[in-house]
Amino acid sequence: MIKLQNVEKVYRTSSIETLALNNINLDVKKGEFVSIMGPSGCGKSTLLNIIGLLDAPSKGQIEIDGTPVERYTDKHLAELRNRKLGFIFQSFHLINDLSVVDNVEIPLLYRNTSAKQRRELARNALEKVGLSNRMKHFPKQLSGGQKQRVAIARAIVGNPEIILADEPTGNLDSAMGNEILGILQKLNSDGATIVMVTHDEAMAKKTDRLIRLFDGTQVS
Ligand SMILES: Nc1ncnc2c1ncn2[C@@H]1O[C@H](COP(=O)(O)OP(=O)(O)OP(=O)(O)O)[C@@H](O)[C@H]1O
Repeated sequence: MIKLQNVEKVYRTSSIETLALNNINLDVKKGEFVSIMGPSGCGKSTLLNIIGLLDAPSKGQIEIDGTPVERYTDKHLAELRNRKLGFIFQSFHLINDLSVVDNVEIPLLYRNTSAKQRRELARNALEKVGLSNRMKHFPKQLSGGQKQRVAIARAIVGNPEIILADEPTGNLDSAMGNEILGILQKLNSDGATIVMVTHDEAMAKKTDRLIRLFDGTQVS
């Protein structure tokens, strides 16, 4: 589904060069739940951003469904990101001035979806994460776990095939973290492919495959 071949990422500033990813080869198969672990600064977020087409590698190749991404136009890539990928971040990234349901509808604003359809899809997504009773609330009225559930609803509202989660439980206590993992596992058993960065070994062990990075290199 997503294949990385000999991927390298170098960050250059005027004074230093950082090799953030070194010769990464990875093939994420449809329906897999993959976790990425490793110490701070080892390149986990960089790898997730490259898998999610948010950042380009310095060297190497990425294929989506067998097609190298350089064959896509910028417009097509933006459409791929919007339709195929859903993102979840550690710090939720909700818009505080928008209600829960309006936050969840955001990815649909870039599509040709009527207001009525948007509301319907957002309600369905919020039902999947058990928050349909909080549609009119605002983010500041929610607990951390609830905010992350809103962020998950926003990630899945457009029915993406792949969910990319960057430490989705990093800001949550273990009970809430387990709840979020349970939601991700349910989405995975319903067909979503998931790649998750985590610092939590116990959570990583519950996924299909664990990739360990050290200093930008894949060590297992
Ligand atoms: N925009 C950037 N410019 C320069 N260097 C960067 C940039 N982004 C990341 N880096 C460097 O690349 C390396 C990998 O960073 P990355 O954020 O991918 O690590 P991480 O494993 O996700 O870390 P953490 O667990 O602390 O979030 C680090 O050494 C970091 O300092």
